[in-house]
Amino acid sequence: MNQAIDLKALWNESGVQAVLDALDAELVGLAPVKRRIREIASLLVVDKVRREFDLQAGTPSLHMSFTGNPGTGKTTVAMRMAELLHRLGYSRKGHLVAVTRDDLVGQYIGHTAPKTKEVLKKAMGGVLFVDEAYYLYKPENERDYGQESIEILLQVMENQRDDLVVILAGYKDRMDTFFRSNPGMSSRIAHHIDFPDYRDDELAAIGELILGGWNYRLSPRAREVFADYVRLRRTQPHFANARSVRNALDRARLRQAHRLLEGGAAVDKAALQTIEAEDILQSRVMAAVAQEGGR
Ligand SMILES: Nc1ncnc2c1ncn2[C@@H]1O[C@H](COP(=O)(O)OP(=O)(O)OP(=O)(O)O)[C@@H](O)[C@H]1O
Repeated sequence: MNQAIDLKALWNESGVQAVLDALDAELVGLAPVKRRIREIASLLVVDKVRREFDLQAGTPSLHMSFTGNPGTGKTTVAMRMAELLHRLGYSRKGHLVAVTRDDLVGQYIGHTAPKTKEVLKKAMGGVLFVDEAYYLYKPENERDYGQESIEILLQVMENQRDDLVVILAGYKDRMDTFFRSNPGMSSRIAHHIDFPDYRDDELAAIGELILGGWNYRLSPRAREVFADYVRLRRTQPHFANARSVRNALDRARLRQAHRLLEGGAAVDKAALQTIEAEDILQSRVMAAVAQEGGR
């Protein structure tokens, strides 16, 4: 083949742009992550065209690591990645199988290989997402069965990379240690993508996005209170970025319902949609501050 190919047209036809647009609309911030995903998509589109020109380079290596704190969007991006690979013909099914150590490693001798293979069978043709992947490797225990699972994963990542993409996810520092101790794994990962913590304004915007998706909105005063909430929540234990925001709003929704019912008055559409400041102020996070302020 020798005629020129319109890459942009191909890009548009492939439906990749739709996935990237969805990623943009669904996720606030994460500009560097979105840029990397776009780059990977470009590579795959160009790779497809190169094949049409007989410029073989082997299937690009697509195994990835997603590092970042909890609730920074790793699972959500992995799902979009699976969809993207499917649209571009790099994944037969485009599904995502999310697992942790317990799904891969058995408790007794002889249980790990069948468990890991069962998971791999389910994930074939799609993406295997291993959350907190470093728990697979426990150097303090010489006979830990995790090692067996790692070896099977490594084999499949090498030999069946046309039919399975593996994404290893977890905290950055622990993942770095894991890769240092498992150079075989590290060398099979082509793309390392880091998910930064969200800033306060991003978390507030994430909150509004989540609420909008549920057909709720914050009253102007609630918006101010929610900004305070986000700032405080970050300093408290078990903070999990966007997940903490989602959970907080789930509870605000509960309090709003309770308030509306207790109020006893008839409710209109606006009242049903609106989260008021008091629905957030009653949170434990805010109560702790109120107490401190009173001391
Ligand atoms: N940038 C964002 N904009 C809007 N919503 C977000 C964003 N990041 C995460 N979320 C939402 O927060 C929740 C947690 O995100 P997700 O599960 O993708 O995070 P994670 O990094 O995989 O966390 P974990 O590793 O703890 O499972 C999801 O409901 C997701 O939709």
